[in-house]
Amino acid sequence: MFNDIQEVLYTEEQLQTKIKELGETLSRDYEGRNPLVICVLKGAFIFMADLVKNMTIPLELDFMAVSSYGTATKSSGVVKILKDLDVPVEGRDVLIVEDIIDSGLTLSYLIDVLERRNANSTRVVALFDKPVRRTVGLEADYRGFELPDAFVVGYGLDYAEKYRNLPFIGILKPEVYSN
Ligand SMILES: O=P(O)(O)OC[C@H]1O[C@H](OP(=O)(O)OP(=O)(O)O)[C@H](O)[C@@H]1O
Ligand code: HPA
Ligand SMILES: [Mg+2]
Repeated sequence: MFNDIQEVLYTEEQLQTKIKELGETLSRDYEGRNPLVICVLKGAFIFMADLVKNMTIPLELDFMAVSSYGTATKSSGVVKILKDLDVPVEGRDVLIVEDIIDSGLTLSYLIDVLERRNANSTRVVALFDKPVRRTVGLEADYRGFELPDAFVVGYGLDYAEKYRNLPFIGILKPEVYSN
């Protein structure tokens, strides 16, 4: 598994330091608002767990599973909801937790769905961002790291469902997916 990584971009320690900072900022910004923190499965599962451990205010969690990449390294353009939320978002201050914003298609779809359900506010925290790949205009309200234009894996992110359990984020060797 480690042999398939071309370059480690951020170590486990660097990720944890940034997530602590994000948790402190979000705790200040959402003080007294009991936010509904939504994990976008599967990619965001590790980030979500580490982030909420660094949030020191009352909050509620829910999970939504969406997928558009499958076994490809480019978005299919079709975002499918595989599991919907358990609770209504009407009137809630919603914080969407994403691992990565790449084309932006997943998030623009999700924000649209949640706003149509009349959330009071909808904001996004994304650990990773690849701004050069964007096909829809959209920015995270809170963001960890900007990434280069390369397919990355680890810390929740997969290629064909593998590598999610790497504790760091790294560039996958192109020969792994090009043959
Ligand atoms: O900005 P985009 O181009 O839409 O890419 C970002 C989305 O793609 C990945 O999900 P994926 O569809 O691979 O599902 P997964 O989280 O189960 O891996 C990732 O976890 C984001 O949710
Ligand atoms: N790696 C894994 N999953 C992804 C990526 C990536 O670079 N971009 C969007 N989903
Ligand atoms: Mg994926």
